[in-house]
Amino acid sequence: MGTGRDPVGAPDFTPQQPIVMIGPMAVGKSVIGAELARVLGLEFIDSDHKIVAKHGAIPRIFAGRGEHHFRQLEAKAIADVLDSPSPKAVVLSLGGGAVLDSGTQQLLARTTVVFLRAELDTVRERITRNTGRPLLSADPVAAWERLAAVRGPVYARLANITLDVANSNVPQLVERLIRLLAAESREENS
Ligand SMILES: Nc1ncnc2c1ncn2[C@@H]1O[C@H](COP(=O)(O)OP(=O)(O)O)[C@@H](O)[C@H]1O
Ligand SMILES: O=C(O)C1=C[C@@H](OP(=O)(O)O)[C@@H](O)[C@H](O)C1
Ligand SMILES: [Mg+2]
Repeated sequence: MGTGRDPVGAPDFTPQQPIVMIGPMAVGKSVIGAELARVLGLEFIDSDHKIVAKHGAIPRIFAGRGEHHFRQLEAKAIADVLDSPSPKAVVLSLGGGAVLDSGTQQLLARTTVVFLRAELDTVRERITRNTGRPLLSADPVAAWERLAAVRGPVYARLANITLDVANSNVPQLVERLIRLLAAESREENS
């Protein structure tokens, strides 16, 4: 068995390009991306973590400089990882709104894009506590539904792989995702 591939019976899969997690807030992009990277033995990068490390907490950025400024920091954090002739095979988790940037959309063309899809019921409990997401601060359920509906077609259009995250824990989702990634990479190479 190869090192770093611990789900029982998981296919031996070595990604050749970045794997990028997209989808609405609280579907699990950050935790599933981190676990996927750990299992595959890849570097994990989260665009929000990069922004926070350099510029401080997201609610403070929104309050002090506005959403537009946050989007500029976000596009830059993502370009730093992906804007290269042959970007490194890492796992990159984006914030839910990052895919609205046209430059980011173009950079995703050279990556494998994983859309984590969920209905409101799966995330309801996760978004109704205070989670530090400024766009969910007023009426989290209504705001989540509205943003998920508006952004849904963009996620679907950009996705190479769509994974429904309902009713499964993180290790189960990662195991399923590795099978999908391996199948996708076999198709690409055939
Ligand atoms: N499949 C899952 N089962 C249980 N809890 C989950 C699952 N996926 C994510 N979570 C939890 O939901 C919350 C949001 O996950 P997170 O990865 O931050 O989402 P995102 O990055 O998409 O906003 C976290 O507390 C995380 O531990
Ligand atoms: O959907 C959005 O616009 C946002 C999602 C957040 O990331 P997660 O999707 O990881 O929660 C974070 O980038 C910010 O609060 C804005
Ligand atoms: Mg996240």
